[in-house]
Amino acid sequence: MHSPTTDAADAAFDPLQRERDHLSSSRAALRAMREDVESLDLRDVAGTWVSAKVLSRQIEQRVTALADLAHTPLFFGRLDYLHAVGEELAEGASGERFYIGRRHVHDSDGDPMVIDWRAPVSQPFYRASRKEPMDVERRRRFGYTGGELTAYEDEHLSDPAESDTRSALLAAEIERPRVGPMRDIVATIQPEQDEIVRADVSGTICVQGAPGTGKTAVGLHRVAYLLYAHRERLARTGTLVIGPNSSFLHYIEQVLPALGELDVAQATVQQLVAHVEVRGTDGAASALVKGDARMAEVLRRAVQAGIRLPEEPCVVVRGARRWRVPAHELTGIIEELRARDIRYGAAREALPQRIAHAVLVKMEHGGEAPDDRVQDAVARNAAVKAVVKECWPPVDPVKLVHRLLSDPVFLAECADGVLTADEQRAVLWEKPARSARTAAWSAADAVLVDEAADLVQRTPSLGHVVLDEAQDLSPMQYRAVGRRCSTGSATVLGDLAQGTTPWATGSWPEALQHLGKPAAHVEELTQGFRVPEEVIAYASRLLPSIAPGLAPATSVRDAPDSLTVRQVTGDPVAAVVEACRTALAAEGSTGLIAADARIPLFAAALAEAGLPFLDPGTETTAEARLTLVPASLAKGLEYDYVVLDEPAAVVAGESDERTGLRRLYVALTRAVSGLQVLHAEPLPEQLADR
Ligand SMILES: Nc1ncnc2c1ncn2[C@@H]1O[C@H](COP(=O)(O)OP(=O)(O)OP(=O)(O)O)[C@@H](O)[C@H]1O
Repeated sequence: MHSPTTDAADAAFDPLQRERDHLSSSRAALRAMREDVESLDLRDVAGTWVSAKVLSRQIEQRVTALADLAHTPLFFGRLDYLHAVGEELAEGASGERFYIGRRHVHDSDGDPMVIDWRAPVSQPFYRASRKEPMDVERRRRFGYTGGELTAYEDEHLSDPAESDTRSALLAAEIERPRVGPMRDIVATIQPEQDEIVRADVSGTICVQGAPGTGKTAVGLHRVAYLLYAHRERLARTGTLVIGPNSSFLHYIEQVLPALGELDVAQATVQQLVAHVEVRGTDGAASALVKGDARMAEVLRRAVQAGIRLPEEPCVVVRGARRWRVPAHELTGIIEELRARDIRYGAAREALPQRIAHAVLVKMEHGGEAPDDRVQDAVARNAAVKAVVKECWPPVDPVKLVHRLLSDPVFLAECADGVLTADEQRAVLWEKPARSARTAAWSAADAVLVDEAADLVQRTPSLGHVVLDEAQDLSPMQYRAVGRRCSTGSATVLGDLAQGTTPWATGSWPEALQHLGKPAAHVEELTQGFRVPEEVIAYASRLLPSIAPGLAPATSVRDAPDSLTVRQVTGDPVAAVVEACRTALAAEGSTGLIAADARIPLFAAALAEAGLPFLDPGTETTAEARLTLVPASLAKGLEYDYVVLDEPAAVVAGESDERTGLRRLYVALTRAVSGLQVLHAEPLPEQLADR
């Protein structure tokens, strides 16, 4: 790696100085681009009040996107090609040397100074190798300290004499203390990650990856890439990132804006299906049945249960004449609609037109010549409306599910041959509420309402959905997510070993089937960027018990002494508080992870010890670096140092041992630099001797 030279006389020939000069001129060019946008006079271009509003919002966004963030370097790499790059690949830049950064910057002549990392010409920065240099002569990575360009590192990919070395800059990036929200990894995306990031938008990809292999990071960069490559289409159809809870969403919410993407929605599955207010909880047995894909069939039958076949004819009076559609003909129309693969609501809208059409045919036979307006009028006729009301009644999804979960006879009718008697009992509410409004809806119930709502009216599909921590979803939740990308694509991210719900998925092909994307590719990431080697090896001892088919992750870092496991003989709470104090002596964030039931104990002890702490939903800052994390909320998060209290209590906090060990696996894999495990009770046998 090269460091700055201090010899002023050499400055002109100093390559580092030349790079710094390019940085300053790129910054100036970016400033000019921003000033250009800011100085746009809307009065010249905006016709109406509305278009002025839309335009000014777009301008505001553009100005935000063009901000020069002090601590995010404008470019982080450079590619020197052996030959000039063709225009198509270079996207307007036809040269041999390109600076790669977060966004495109051009000078006053429109010549590019920095190329967006997502442009085709940037791709070799992530993919080129000695084996396949992709016409790259030199790849240069830049190192920054506090916004200053201070170092660079070169690889001459076409030089057979040079051998592979590990990138010191990548190592430094990974070691950088974790304070604040999650950061982007745009400067150091690895080849196997880049393949996922840039995979084609039309297909769904599923990524199985051990803790810290970059699944979340890859998913977020993939959205940013897709928005670049298919901006128009995705801006119209929309993109969404789904995470497990709001602490997690809060942790990741800055990554996309830092990459210049401000328009990506983020939500939990629960927020997606918020048709009812969730006030109740389910026991595991009941949640398991409610989350089972068979419930879709039960709901389909429930929605259709109100359909009646007419016993009377429909008689339409027009002027002096009466037109009669006999009951058997009405039955034929209704049965044909029921057999068709259309939504209940769409069929209900079609029914009056179908009856009217039957009337029209009779009119024609009777010598009249009715036109479309007559058909519409007949469809609105009271007699036709009465048939529709009687035979195809409106369905309110909330009321329907309320009835299904309250009325054993109705449930039995809809679940006959689908759910056993025991399963039906598990689904029924113990104390049914009188109305849908006062019911103690659970999270699983809300998903049932969503399914029913979709049976009545099609849920609009987005262009692309990223589903993180997917292993925890029930089949019914997969269906809820699947209908939100039914005509789009998805990126499904997860780790079977971290599944901690009673319905956690056992296999990706099965999950993808429920999602409605059975043809999706399953990729595996095994190189870990978070957890040091010693720690991941320790945690991986649990794998044979929690996910026997999975290979342990490797780690890009071998940090000696990153793991301490200590049996406490005195006061365990005091020992944990002391361990936090020790961890806080080092730079970066510290997470104290404990079984949920022990959190109040530590909240009190930390307060008494004068150690301020945060909830997992709150961002760490240089002043507040300690977070008290209930084990149930640790998923997806990371801290420089982790103090893990009493593994046995973490395991015991779950309903069965395998889920408990999985929860423990999650807790053991949150540390970047050091993990201290403190226990008074015996450790689970897999971790017992070191
Ligand atoms: N190519 C990379 N360069 C630098 N840092 C990386 C890279 N890939 C991942 N990381 C970092 O590794 C850490 C773990 O990444 P991430 O949270 O995306 O992993 P994950 O697979 O989602 O983990 P988990 O299964 O625990 O949720 C993050 O700090 C992320 O920024």
